[in-house]
Amino acid sequence: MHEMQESNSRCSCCSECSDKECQENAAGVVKQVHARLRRKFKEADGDFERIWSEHCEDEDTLEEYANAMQHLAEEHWSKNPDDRIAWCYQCCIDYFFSGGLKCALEKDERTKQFLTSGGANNFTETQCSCTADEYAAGSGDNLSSLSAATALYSYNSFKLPFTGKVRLIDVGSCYNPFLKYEDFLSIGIDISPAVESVYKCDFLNLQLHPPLQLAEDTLDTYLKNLKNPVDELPRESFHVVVFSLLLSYFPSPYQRWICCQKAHSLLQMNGLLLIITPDSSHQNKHASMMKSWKCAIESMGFKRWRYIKYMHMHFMAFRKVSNQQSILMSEANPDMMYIPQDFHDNIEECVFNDSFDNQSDSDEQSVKDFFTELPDIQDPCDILLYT
Ligand SMILES: C[S@@+](CC[C@H](N)C(=O)[O-])C[C@H]1O[C@@H](n2cnc3c(N)ncnc32)[C@H](O)[C@@H]1O
Repeated sequence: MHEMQESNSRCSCCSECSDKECQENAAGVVKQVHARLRRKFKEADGDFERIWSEHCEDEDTLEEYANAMQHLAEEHWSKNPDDRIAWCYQCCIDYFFSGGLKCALEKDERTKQFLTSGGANNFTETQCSCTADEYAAGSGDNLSSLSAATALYSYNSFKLPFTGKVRLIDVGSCYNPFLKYEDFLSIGIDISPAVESVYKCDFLNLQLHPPLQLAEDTLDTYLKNLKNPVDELPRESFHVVVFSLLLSYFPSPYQRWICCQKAHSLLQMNGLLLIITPDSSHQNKHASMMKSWKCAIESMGFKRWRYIKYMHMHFMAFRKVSNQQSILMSEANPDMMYIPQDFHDNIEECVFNDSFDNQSDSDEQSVKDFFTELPDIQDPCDILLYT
């Protein structure tokens, strides 16, 4: 795919192709692949497996898609206001290293006490009294005393305070954007990797094995030595699973549902599932869709920890809170993982059109605000809810 010249107005591959045209071409490739796959599913008359395996075998199309997606992300979205990779990174730091998980566990404990002690009368808001600043910084008297208390806890195989690297699997990684973070042991998988460091793997058909009974560093070594392609992985091996722009790639709600269930199996208890999904409309327009996803995903044994809608995307973090499906499961079903494109053929995927390099000063300010502003919350353990 085209490399950009310094002027940023022309691609280096040809003198006729402008920056804008180059982006439009790449976006066109991506949107066409999505649209074609959706159309084939609609015409498939139920034979979804055949359509999916034909799609995975179409190497030329997948390679073209991988190059286009990498190009869009690395060249045209470099000042992306909804910087999904930075958001995921910050989420993990807040959760594992700056008190997020600890606060969530304290909150669970208070809820349990509240439920067993039989009433709202005994429950006050004073128990989690760290401020938002202390929470974000991982400091403050309240947090250090909480830290001492939680240092004794062991949750499955990871303990607080968290040490070592965060084991993260990026599903649909394409160009391995998390590799640059030293805090992570990052495994990227994709049906069509754009770079060598990403393993070839179809997550929908990934086989799951019983969990390995290994020490943390031995598990790290095991994951660092995976063989390419990856066809199988042990359950409960990861602290974080990332689905960045993955779920909307799939033409059916059932595939999105299966992916979330697999993520649940791969995560250790208290691990995080991070989901970023595109939506350029006003934040309330698809609020009911996001509610539906929340309900479906929580039914699998997750609890939503953080949520924000920004200009082009929804960002969600779910914490694995149970090995079992919740009682809600009886009411949840795969259709709840719907997206607007499931019902309407002509919906524009605007996120692939917009040039984030040409944003105005006020857009740039919103980008900064996105990473620096916390909502005015009393309890910093609460999820960020902007809708
Ligand atoms: C829209 S791209 C997103 C790329 C990257 N995660 C990002 O945020 O820029 C979706 C990616 O998911 C990959 N993908 C789709 N289905 C997959 C599957 N079943 N298993 C693994 N990767 C898959 C595609 O090949 C593609 O690279």
